[in-house]
Amino acid sequence: MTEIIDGRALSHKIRQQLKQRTVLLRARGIIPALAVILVGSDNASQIYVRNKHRAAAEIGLATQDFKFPDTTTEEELLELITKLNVDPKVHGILVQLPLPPQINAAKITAAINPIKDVDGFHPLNVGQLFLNDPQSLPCTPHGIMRLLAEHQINVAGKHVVIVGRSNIVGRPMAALLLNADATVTITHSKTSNLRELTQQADILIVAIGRAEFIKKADVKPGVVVVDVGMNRNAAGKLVGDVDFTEVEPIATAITPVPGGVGPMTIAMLLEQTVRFAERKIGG
Ligand SMILES: Nc1nc(=O)c2c([nH]1)NC[C@@H]1CN(c3ccc(C(=O)N[C@@H](CCC(=O)O)C(=O)O)cc3)C=[N+]21
Ligand SMILES: [Mg+2]
Repeated sequence: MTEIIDGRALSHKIRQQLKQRTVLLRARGIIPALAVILVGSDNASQIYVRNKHRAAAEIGLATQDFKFPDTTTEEELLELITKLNVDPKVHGILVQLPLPPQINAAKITAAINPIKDVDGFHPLNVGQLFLNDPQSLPCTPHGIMRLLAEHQINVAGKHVVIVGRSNIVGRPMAALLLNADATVTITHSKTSNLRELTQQADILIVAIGRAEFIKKADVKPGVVVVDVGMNRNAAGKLVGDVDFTEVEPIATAITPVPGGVGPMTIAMLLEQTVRFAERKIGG
């Protein structure tokens, strides 16, 4: 029997714990707060914004929304970030990606105060993660590590193959796994012998953004599969980067879409914001 890795259940459990931590914070006069900057109207970003606001409200975490049109300039965003960086009421800042083409995303990310960088995307935080001294963890890879741990899937010594090399998932995922003693292969859209490599995976993590891209023939029986994809198929249904129907029967464990990685990204975002807010209590 294949184990279905339930991200909704673990996310729920984590959010219950977070609720208690926000109560303690509020008793000390601290309202944990997350500022969210959204530019334009990216689809995945809309889902993310909607779901995280609901989850934040439930646990007693305040959110401040800053919505900008597609035509916004870099200067306008930098001006807001500069203010939020020094606002003592704001513990976390998140700029939704992707940003429109006229805006230099790297410049915006680097402008965020690293101690408020809840995404862990600031170059300082990226560097510290790669040096195995993480201060802020990227939410999606962190959520995946927690899912694996919850299901007693030990990564040490295992061959983990990642499909995708984005700054948001693939690269930080590799660093986290390496820090946990996994053997890591990063593959991507230009990898020539992709199937040969995915077939070698003990654990396969897919974040390539192509609907149902990974098929039965791409994996070895007994594999553990983590699907980070969020795509709409022709019928308008939300599907992952893995063909679940084909791959599930031969896997040991697999994350569904929806209900797998997505809810964990949100749980980790909330947890990190709460941790940042707690940090302000006398060090
Ligand atoms: N700075 C930044 N950080 C991000 O982490 C980031 C981002 N920008 N931009 C957009 C993507 C996308 N993303 C999602 C997270 C959770 C769900 C999610 O809640 N998914 C649920 C629900 C799906 C549904 O409601 O239909 C699930 O998979 O079960 C979706 C999408 C974070 N991203
Ligand atoms: Mg999911």
